[in-house]
Amino acid sequence: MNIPVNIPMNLKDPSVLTGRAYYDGQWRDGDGGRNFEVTNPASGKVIAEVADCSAEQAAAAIDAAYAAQKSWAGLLASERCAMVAELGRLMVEHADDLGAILCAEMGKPFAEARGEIIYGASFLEWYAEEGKRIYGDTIPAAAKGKRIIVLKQPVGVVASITPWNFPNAMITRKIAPALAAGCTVVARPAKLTPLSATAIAVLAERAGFPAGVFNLITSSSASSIGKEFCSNPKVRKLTFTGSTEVGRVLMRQCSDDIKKLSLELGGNAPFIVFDDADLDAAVEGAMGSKFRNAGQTCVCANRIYVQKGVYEAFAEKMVMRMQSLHVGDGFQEGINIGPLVDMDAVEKVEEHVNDAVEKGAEVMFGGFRHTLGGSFYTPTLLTGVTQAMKVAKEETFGPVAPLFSFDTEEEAVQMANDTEFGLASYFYSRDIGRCLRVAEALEYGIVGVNDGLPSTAVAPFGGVKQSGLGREGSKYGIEDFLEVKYLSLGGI
Ligand SMILES: NC(=O)C1=CN([C@@H]2O[C@H](COP(=O)(O)OP(=O)(O)OC[C@H]3O[C@@H](n4cnc5c(N)ncnc54)[C@H](OP(=O)(O)O)[C@@H]3O)[C@@H](O)[C@H]2O)C=CC1
Ligand SMILES: O=C(O)[C@H](O)CS(=O)(=O)O
Repeated sequence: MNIPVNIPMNLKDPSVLTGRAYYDGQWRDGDGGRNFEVTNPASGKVIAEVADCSAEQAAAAIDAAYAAQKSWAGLLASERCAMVAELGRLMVEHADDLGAILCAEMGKPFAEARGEIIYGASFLEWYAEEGKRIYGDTIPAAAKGKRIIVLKQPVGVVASITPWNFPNAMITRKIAPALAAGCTVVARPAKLTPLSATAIAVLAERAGFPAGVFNLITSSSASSIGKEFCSNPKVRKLTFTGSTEVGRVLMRQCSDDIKKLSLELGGNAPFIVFDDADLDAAVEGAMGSKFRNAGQTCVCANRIYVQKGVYEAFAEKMVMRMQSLHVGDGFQEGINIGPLVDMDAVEKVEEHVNDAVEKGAEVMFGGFRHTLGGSFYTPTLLTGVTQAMKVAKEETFGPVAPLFSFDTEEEAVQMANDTEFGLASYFYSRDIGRCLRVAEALEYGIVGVNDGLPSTAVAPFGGVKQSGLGREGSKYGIEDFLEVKYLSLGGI
């Protein structure tokens, strides 16, 4: 491995790792030997120096992907999928080391980081099978002497841009269907979390992917690499996961040559608790959805709406459960809330809490930076929250649970839909009629019905409105990496 297989678990005096880029089957330094630093959010210590690639190097990686794509697509699906499966197997085999690397660069508590590795591998396992079932059609012709055959062929070279909050799974959720379908990939991870991506490249090389099939560009300059990805005509598809504002920039940049796009963008998930809900189940669902990754996921419950008859009971149960949230360094036993990724994240959380309190909300739990300092923030419960507060309109991306109250089902659905986002939503009820009415009325790509943790490789993850385009996971996720072509055969 180009980065040590095992990271010093205590990170107290890390030997600075070296991360390099990987394209055309070679490990590469940044242009001119330039590197950028990676720090551990818990300690603030530099843990790695990583190749800082230029746009020219991104172009070279795209050339390599383009040169390799036709032969990669020409393999049998079973041959491609065997390598996709092997990468998934290697990830599971190295889950402890990969989890440590992820915890070290992003701060996610080790157990949760290791869980992400298993989740990331599940996409490779899933598409190692789906890739063998890319079926076409025959269609009864509309004229005598003709036949119609529908083919599905890989899009070609795919560029991938991913965020820091799931630095393993957001990459595999893209490269698994792309590679299985016969595309080749150039991937750029976030500058905060390049090490997990580097480890994927190391294991991809071990899994036997030919040179140029999977390429990794590490860089501190998102925009210059992004512009190359968006403007280079050899790239036929851009797949992006991140904020809506950046997704909008990339969509504009890809419009010149009409690239195919998949956009997994921001969210503002409502979590509705009706008075007929199993309250204990609703509390467990809210805890899982809200505090996973310290609230730094695009599908976290961002607004919690509780019907008036159960509001006090729900709030009290939440306070009780939040006692079990322990903040600290993710490498320490028993820690389930790690540091936020950086100080910008802390400032945004603080802005939302202060705004809510200034407008009349009350703090029932937490509400301040943790005594550990740095980017640690105390899990927080707010009551008396209203739609006029920032937490109602913006994604907090931190461990803050704002409780809103409502009277009627119609009011809850109206408030839940009152956003430009449409990724994930949740509600708890034991009334089957209500469950069907509310599930159909919510304007979201994902609806958790009595389920706070719906994410899985077997389902089509994605949003509507300004939460994005396309789906990742499930049988639907591979379609985004295929072109549909039909043959019209005459003279028969
Ligand atoms: N729908 C989904 O599945 C997910 C959505 N998100 C959303 O992303 C946000 C948080 O993640 P965050 O990483 O901060 O999001 P950003 O959109 O800031 O960054 C996402 C990725 O895009 C890169 N990037 C930023 N600006 C540009 C640019 N101009 N051109 C090309 N690439 C660029 C970033 O690079 P760098 O970091 O190096 O600057 C990063 O790799 C939240 O809004 C969250 O909801 C996050 C995860 C999943
Ligand atoms: O980055 C994210 O927020 C992920 O999409 C969350 S999930 O896929 O793990 O639910």
